[in-house]
Amino acid sequence: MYNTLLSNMETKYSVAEVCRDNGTCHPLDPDLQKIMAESRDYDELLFAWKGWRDSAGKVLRQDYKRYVELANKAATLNGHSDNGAFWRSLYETPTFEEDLETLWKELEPLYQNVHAYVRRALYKKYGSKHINLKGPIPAHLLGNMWAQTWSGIMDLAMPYPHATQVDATPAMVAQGWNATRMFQESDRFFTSLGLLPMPKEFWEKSMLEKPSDGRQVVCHASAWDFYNRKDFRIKQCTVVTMDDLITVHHEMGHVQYFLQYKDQPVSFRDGANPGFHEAIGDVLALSVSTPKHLQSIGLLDKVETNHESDINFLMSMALDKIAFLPFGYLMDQWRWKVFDGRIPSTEYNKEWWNLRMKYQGLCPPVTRTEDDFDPGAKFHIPANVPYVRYFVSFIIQFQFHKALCDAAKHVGPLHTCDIYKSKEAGKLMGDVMKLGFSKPWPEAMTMITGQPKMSAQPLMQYFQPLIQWLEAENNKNKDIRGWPDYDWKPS
Ligand SMILES: C=C(C[SeH])C(=O)N1CCC[C@H]1C(=O)O
Ligand SMILES: [Zn+2]
Repeated sequence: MYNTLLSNMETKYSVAEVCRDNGTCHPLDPDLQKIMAESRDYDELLFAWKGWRDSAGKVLRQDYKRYVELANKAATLNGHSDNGAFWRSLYETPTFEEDLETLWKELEPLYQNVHAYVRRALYKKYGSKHINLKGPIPAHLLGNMWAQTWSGIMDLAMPYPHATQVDATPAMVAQGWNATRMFQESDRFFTSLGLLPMPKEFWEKSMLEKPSDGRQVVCHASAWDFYNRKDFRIKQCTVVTMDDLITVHHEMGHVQYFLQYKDQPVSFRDGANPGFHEAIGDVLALSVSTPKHLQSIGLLDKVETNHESDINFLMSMALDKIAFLPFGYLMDQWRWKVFDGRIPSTEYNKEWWNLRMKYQGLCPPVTRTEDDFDPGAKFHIPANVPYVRYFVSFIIQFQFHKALCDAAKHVGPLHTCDIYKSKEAGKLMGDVMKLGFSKPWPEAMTMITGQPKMSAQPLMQYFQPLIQWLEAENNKNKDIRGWPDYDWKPS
């Protein structure tokens, strides 16, 4: 019953598509994702945004309500008060929720500065009809179907258009990169650190591109450990973009972890905590994303080391890493409240948008009701994949990056560090990954960073030049931080 319900929800999500009046239908990958990232037409974006929620979210509401009941029943039979309590128990941290709130409070001012700056950029593009400089931002204008990362609108938010560009996509396309090349590039980076190469079974059995034979697949990227110490795979509908090159490293980080702990007993073949598993690939991607590294692999030609180029680069990183934080935090706040009954099914959508407003400063571009089920339009909800792991990952990956850059004897600002070829950095990572789930994660954290706690300090250090620039820029524009006109509605 439970598994049938889960597979039905994931299937409904994966076959959903949005059709135009002329009969053309668009799946999420690659069509709607491309529209959300590249279209600058308010109504075209609204077509994709609303269409996706009508076809993928709405239809899941009843299934989800039933799933919650079953998941809670299973959790209570296992001695937990509800499924959210079970999910949180994986972190083995009594103060977990307080620690997360403390981290968010530390980072909220930085997010509000990015939000204010991007709101000003969107105001310039879409005008006062669609953007209120004291209000929330309509959720379909941020370059992503869920407004969870905003690098899709970097062209609108570029601080210095005449300084170094940071998008490697044009070069990847011009040079004829394909999915395999992207994964080989990532494998090269891992082995340059002395970490393990992908085994031949990986290359033979992974699905690195969306099948063209009409097979309906779950396109959301995923990494698979078959727990036989031989078979490890990735399934990804890879497209040739910089964004997907980052996702390639993210997924390869999962497989590297699988390989490193494969000799542990099966119950220890997992990350030190779920956030660790999500962070490994992203740590390497922080080095790969540097203009210096992209130039070294031929994906950027002109690279200048000056203040304006630095700010351009840090803005592109902030549009992913800072923009993501409130989304990474709110996803399971909604689910924890659904599981413990604070959000009844009659308020699923109202409470979803209350959280989207509170944390992200977003509003829906069109009226939402309880006929809608917008949380269901995000993969991890129908797929039953917990999400606070990504919030944890986006914090600890900067702690790991700082520690590995120290091990690699990096000199200079943290955001310019590239650990490529550092065997010392690789050994530090490999030793922690070999532990798997065999030691409490604070011990693993101490092995890497010399102290046992999650900390926002390395992230703040990485973005320090941008924090100063944003303060000055928002003050110059007399832009307020936050969205006091929270009941404003876009026309
Ligand atoms: C790439 C994966 C598979 Se583990 C993913 O779901 N991520 C990676 C970052 C956040 C989250 C998302 O896409 O919502
Ligand atoms: Zn992942």
